[in-house]
Amino acid sequence: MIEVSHCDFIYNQGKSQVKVYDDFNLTIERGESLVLIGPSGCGKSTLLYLLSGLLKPTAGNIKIFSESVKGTRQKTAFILQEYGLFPWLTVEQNVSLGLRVRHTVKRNYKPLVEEMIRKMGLGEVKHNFPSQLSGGQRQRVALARALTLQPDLLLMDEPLSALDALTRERLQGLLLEIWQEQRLTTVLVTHSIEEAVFLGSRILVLLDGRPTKVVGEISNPLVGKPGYRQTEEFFQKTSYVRSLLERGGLDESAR
Ligand SMILES: Nc1ncnc2c1ncn2[C@@H]1O[C@H](COP(=O)(O)OP(=O)(O)OP(=O)(O)O)[C@@H](O)[C@H]1O
Repeated sequence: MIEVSHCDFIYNQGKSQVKVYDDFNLTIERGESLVLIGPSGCGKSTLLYLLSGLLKPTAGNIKIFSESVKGTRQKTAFILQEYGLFPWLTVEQNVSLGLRVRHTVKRNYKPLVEEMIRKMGLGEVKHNFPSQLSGGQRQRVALARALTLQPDLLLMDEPLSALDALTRERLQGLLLEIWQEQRLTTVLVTHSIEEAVFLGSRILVLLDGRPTKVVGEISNPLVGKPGYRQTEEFFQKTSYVRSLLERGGLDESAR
């Protein structure tokens, strides 16, 4: 289980301060696919950074599978908004980078890299550089690199936002497959309501209240079922998330 307990988080901006979280609490079960959705600036990325250990809560505590987060951890993979690929490395080198950086892997890591490249359908472009790839291919490289590290927690910040609709749907399918196959715990940030309902076993709707507020928590047990996108349940969940986001935009007196 992942536990965010009584967390405050403040960004210091010169003399002013931005309090993003105040006494924030959240638990995520192992194997859950949690999606965070909410208006721009409401604190979604900040929460991912806190979970990754790249940012430290100003107060409170975060535990990942019973261990307090003291910094980055090996089993947490984080896919950033801009893919985080190195432009001077080929696809193959980018995918194997994490393994090479972590000296923990003494054995030959090439077969694992090869397998991941094949799984992500990148075989034909493995000697290309990121600038020679489409957005969808870049995203698959970022995923392949994250997954070669065999994480138990995968954090993703709007991983599919730059893609065209069909590529995006294909990669949503791929993410779902990975999540189901590996029973990974994932936390994904998106601005797309459909994507949230398609990928989240639970959806957290956040609102920029300074500090951030949770305005809805929706469990979505049918996620991953074949044909889910075409069901009445899917339609109802997307409508509900939309209504929460819309209501969030009104002030209290208008509710
Ligand atoms: N380094 C920083 N210094 C000061 N304030 C920051 C910093 N990073 C983010 N903020 C502020 O903290 C708040 C939360 O930002 P965050 O990036 O977590 O929001 P978000 O929900 O992920 O937004 P988006 O959907 O646009 O990516 C925003 O008001 C933002 O302006």
